[in-house]
Amino acid sequence: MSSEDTVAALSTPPGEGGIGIIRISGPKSFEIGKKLFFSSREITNFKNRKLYHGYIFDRRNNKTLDEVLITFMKGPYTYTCEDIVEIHCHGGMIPVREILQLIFSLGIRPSEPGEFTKRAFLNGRLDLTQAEAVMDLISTKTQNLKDVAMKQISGKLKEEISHLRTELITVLSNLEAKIDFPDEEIDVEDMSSLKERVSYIRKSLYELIESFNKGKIIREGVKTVIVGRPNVGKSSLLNILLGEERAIVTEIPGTTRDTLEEVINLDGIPLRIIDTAGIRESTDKVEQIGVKRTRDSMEEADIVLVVLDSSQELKDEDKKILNMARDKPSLIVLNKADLEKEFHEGTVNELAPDIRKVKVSALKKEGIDQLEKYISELVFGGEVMETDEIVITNERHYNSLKKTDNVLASAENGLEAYISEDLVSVDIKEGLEILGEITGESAGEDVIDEVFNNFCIGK
Ligand SMILES: Nc1nc2c(c(=O)[nH]1)N(C=O)[C@@H](CNc1ccc(C(=O)N[C@@H](CCC(=O)O)C(=O)O)cc1)CN2
Ligand SMILES: Nc1nc2c(ncn2[C@@H]2O[C@H](COP(=O)(O)OP(=O)(O)OP(=O)(O)O)[C@@H](O)[C@H]2O)c(=O)[nH]1
Ligand SMILES: [K+]
Repeated sequence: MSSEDTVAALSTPPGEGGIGIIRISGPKSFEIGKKLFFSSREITNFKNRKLYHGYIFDRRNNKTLDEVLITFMKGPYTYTCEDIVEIHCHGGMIPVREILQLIFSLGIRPSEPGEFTKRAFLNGRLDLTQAEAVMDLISTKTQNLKDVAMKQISGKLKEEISHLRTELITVLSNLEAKIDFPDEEIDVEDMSSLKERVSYIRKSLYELIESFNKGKIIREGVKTVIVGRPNVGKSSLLNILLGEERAIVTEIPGTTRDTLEEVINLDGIPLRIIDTAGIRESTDKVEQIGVKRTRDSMEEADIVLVVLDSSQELKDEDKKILNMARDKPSLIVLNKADLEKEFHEGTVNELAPDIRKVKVSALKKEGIDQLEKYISELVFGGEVMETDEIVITNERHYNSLKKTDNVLASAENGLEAYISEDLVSVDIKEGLEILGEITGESAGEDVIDEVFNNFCIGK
């Protein structure tokens, strides 16, 4: 791909829509735009970013293709940093296709997926973290990931990485001064103060790395299983959690194609509910199998909702399930709270003293808000998202941060042990390099392609 050429694509979703926006970016875009467009009034000079009304006209067969609005945006102050023309046409398959074909007939090529944003990156307007956030912003189905993406687009993560790199460069230049002028009286920091600096950098790295626990949940969701012996109300509870008022999220990246998995959006957290509906055998003989299956599904889970029927005595099977849940982040859902209680809460407290209990009635839809609040707290440990907090949600960033921390651990040891400046500076340089892969400053073509290949056409 070269930015010498001019590209075009539909930037709105294909199909039937109020309007469709075709973007043309590159040096020939203005020339092409002017060739296609016929204004409804006399225009001597198109003003920058003004929206003009008129028609797209195909000179090859003297046909008016569509009535449109058009705008000319002069680079470098545009999305791609290049000259851009946007044609706002009618959003139907045929008008869009006709106009695009006309554009392509004039020597413009279709843009690759993500190419507009890739051009913005190559021209230095966005770094990789910002470009990746644009992708998240478009593709996410949950509020939390969208909020993180907006922060990232604004450059929060980019700035943090750049800050850490600056710190590393300070350490490196001190080491290099020591290497270059070993015998001279120069003003360089001693090894222990450099070690302090590296420790400080690692502290910041640690926070970023830790934030991925949350970030992974924000992106991929939490595997949740609802367990309990037959008839306690698992299906009823699932149905309520799936309630129509909540958007059902599908196609979360990384979601295994498990047909029994449903994803619901709970306060911006995707809960991937693994339905244990399979554990529905009810004869005595298969109770054993039921317990085993429950154990298996629990193993996969990030969190467990144990449902008990509080209108009945606690049964052996309940106790077994409770026992298994002790090793997992869990909640105990005391269902059927609308019925007369036959149930010994004290026993539950003894069996599972550390697990929070919540009384609900799946039938009467009572206690569900409380349950949802507890689920959020269980998932995020009661933390709320701070507005200025940086959350790493991207596995690529996470892996690079971990690698950086590894080499800096080695640098820190080296500084501690007063080993040669040379060896330490090799680590520091490597750290700089890896951090640069996150922002793209030192990312190879393969990394860059990998990032943009996931984009959609027209972005
Ligand atoms: N019609 C339309 N709507 C759109 C976009 C677009 O390209 N076209 N966007 C894109 O997909 C998004 C908006 N993002 C944009 C980001 C930067 C610039 C831009 O021109 N930036 C320049 C100048 C900023 C300024 O005026 O100060 C720059 O950063 O240099 C434009 C759009 C969403 N809406
Ligand atoms: N009174 C009352 N009945 C409930 C409540 N929740 C569920 N039930 C009833 O309990 C019965 C079993 O509910 P389900 O949701 O099918 O229970 P389950 O745990 O999925 O059952 P299995 O599929 O057999 O494992 C149904 O008749 C429900 O209507 C509740 O909160 N109160
Ligand atoms: K059921």
